[in-house]
Amino acid sequence: MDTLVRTPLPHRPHLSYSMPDEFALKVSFLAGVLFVVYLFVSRYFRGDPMLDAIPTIGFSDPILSYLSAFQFNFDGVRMVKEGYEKTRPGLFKIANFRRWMVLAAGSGLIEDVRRAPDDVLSMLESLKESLQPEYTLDFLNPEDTYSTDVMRSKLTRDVAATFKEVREEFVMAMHDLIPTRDDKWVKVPIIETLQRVICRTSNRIFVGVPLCRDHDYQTLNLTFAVNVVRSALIIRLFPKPLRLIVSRMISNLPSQIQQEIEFIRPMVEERFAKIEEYGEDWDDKPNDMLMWLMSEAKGVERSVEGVARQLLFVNFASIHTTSLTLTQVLYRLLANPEYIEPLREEIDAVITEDGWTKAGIDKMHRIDSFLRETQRVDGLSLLAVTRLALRPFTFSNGVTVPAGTIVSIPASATHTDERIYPNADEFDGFRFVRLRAGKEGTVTSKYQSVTPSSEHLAFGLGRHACPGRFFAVNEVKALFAYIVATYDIKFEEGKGAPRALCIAGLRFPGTANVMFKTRQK
Ligand code: HEM
Repeated sequence: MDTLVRTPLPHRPHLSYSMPDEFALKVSFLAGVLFVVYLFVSRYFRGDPMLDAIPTIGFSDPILSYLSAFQFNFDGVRMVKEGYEKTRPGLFKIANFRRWMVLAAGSGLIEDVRRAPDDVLSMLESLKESLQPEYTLDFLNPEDTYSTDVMRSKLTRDVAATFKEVREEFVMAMHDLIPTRDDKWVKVPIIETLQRVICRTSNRIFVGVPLCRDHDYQTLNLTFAVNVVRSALIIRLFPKPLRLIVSRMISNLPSQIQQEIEFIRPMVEERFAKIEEYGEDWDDKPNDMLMWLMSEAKGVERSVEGVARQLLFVNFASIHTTSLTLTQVLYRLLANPEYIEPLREEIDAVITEDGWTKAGIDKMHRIDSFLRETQRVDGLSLLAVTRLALRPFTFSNGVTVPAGTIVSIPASATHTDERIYPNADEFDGFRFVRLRAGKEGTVTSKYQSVTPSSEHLAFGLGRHACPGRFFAVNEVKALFAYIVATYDIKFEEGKGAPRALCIAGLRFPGTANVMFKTRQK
């Protein structure tokens, strides 16, 4: 008989993670009505002739363009593809509810976006608009981006040094959550399970043992990320002066931040005491994200409260992105089981020679290619390198967009361009193995999963390209290889890969149960 594995519910009664849904819905409905009226009036009187020359997908009319903004939320893949095919190399625009988005198709224009300085095309300002961090993440010093610097430096530098812990943790997490034995299939709700595995494994490097294994701590970090996105969606419907009060009414984010503070307080206080006593170095000094953040924190950030917020942000940026990517990779494998044997061949050969090491994972070119190909066809975002123009910006084709425009790159359409990827609509798991082999002796890093390019934008591009990608790619590849080497896996009888859900420019894998059994050699 199949056993259904459920991830246990949080067991600490004093921790509450639910959103005030009904109230939030009412408030957001009212806000929505007011906001739509405001937008209709303001956009009607504020056309921008600079943008008129850029072709529109959907309606150009200021009022009707709201229909297109609405349509983009569920028909984004097709709209982006249409614009791309009609204009490449060129620019096209799609309305969103606040602004026009101008999308740059073709490598020359993508290069313009990549090279634009932050004070002209700003990532921070576009993130501020979408995530409303002053009300959701509530950083003590919003100007200080030291956690991103830590990801770029220490987290990346130590991927090899921390590999042993990463592997130890995911082996234990998989064993705990997927208890296969006696040649029986175990049914696993895959998204929830991989979220737990990734949260626990990543936090082994973020905060160490035992906190990474604490179910409530994991739940807090998993739900915080979802709450930030949901709250930001509501908060941004309101005019600025009302946002603080609205954010306090609709979200439990402040109490979640407080819970994170309490989770890490004992560790942080103990470590600060050690710094006081021994300076920056002592025997057994922990080598984890928490320690790195504490070492870099300055001013108000150098406190339990400051570090806790940064830790929540690190989890926010890393856990869902990584676990959803791994889910997509598994779905692609299950939908194309002919890849299982060639992948096992590679994994078994590498492990025999190098064991489970970072150097071994680096030699798994088929695994790497499979991941990069999955990100090409299933990338989590339809757009990449989304920026807000703070000043008028002129592309190399002479077209200028005004301040206040969103500028972005149509990633999903670029990834399915036949001129770049022959048979682009087909999943070809070893596409990048061949490209790497074909270019032996030249720069082959171009086709590796960690390398962003104007043709592969899953991690963005340029100076803001994902700083966690070296960590994430290593983690996904190692876990994927481990799953393929350790288990037989399949979808439930009679079921195939679930349809992905594309909403508001994002792509989420559908939910499914996956069957696991210890590999029969
Ligand atoms: C497979 C997993 C991941 C994917 C697909 C992903 C994707 C991305 C993308 C597309 C961007 C935007 C880049 C841009 O706009 O130019 C980004 C930025 C970022 N990512 Fe990731 N990411 C992943 C994992 C991680 C992890 C594990 C961390 C942290 C440990 C992380 C931390 C960040 C941060 C902090 C930024 C903002 C960078 C900045 O402000 O300059 N990400 N990521």
